Amino acid sequence: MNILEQIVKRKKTEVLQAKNKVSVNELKNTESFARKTYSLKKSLKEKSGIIAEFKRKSPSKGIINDKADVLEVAEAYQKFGASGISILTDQDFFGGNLADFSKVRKESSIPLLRKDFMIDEYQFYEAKSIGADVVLLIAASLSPAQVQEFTELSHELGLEVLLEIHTEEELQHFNKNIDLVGINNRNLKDFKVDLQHSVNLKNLLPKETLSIAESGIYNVEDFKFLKEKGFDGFLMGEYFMKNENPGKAFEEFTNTIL
Ligand SMILES: O=P(O)(O)OC[C@@H](O)[C@@H](O)c1c[nH]c2ccccc12
Repeated sequence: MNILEQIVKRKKTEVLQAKNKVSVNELKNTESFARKTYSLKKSLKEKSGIIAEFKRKSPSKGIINDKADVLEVAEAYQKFGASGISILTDQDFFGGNLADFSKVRKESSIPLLRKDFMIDEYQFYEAKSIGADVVLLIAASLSPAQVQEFTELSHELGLEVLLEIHTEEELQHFNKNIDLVGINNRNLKDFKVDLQHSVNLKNLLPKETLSIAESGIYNVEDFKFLKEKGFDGFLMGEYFMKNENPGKAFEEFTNTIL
């Protein structure tokens, strides 16, 4: 089993447990469920284009930062011009949790991406209830029909959809209702990063599609290269999180790209 398959397997158990604890009706009664969401599509154009991520650990890197405070980091990301914040909610593999997300929601007024492995309708209601604006759909772990279904449900809930692809075959998961396409520079099966591969894949998308370069952006050159190639957004985590003060690292990075 590759890592993605292991994560999805574990996720199925987790979702079952969550359903037994909190019903969809209860999720619908939360305060955040009624809020009007922010648009990441809009915010990408108005700000730096960077979606800055909060991530404590990952299967490819192990522990990245287990000390940073999620609220402090999120505040700095917003203050210094992030278009959005991505917050991992997967616990076992990425060290995140739902409470992190809800806390940040209360203090932020920019789009928040719930970063998790979405495999069940329930998780979309959950995402709305913790205050998400955008959800991630990973093509490698879903069928095109599921992507379509989950996109419709997300839109009913007022959530935007970021579809993550990595291979040419996964373009089949794309449909015109999808809000944003993320191209993962990192292969989730062997963790290799290849920016040129992403550029090639991006060029196969319809021109008007908003595209986000994800992962492995480790310096200003990488960023500038991808921007020049026409990406509309840049999802960056480790580069900031590996510092003791990720918010400061973000501030410094934005100063160098302006
Ligand atoms: O930390 P990086 O290399 O900057 O990458 C951020 C983000 O793209 C990465 O965390 C990610 C991309 N796709 C995912 C899917 C699930 C979990 C995590 C991810």
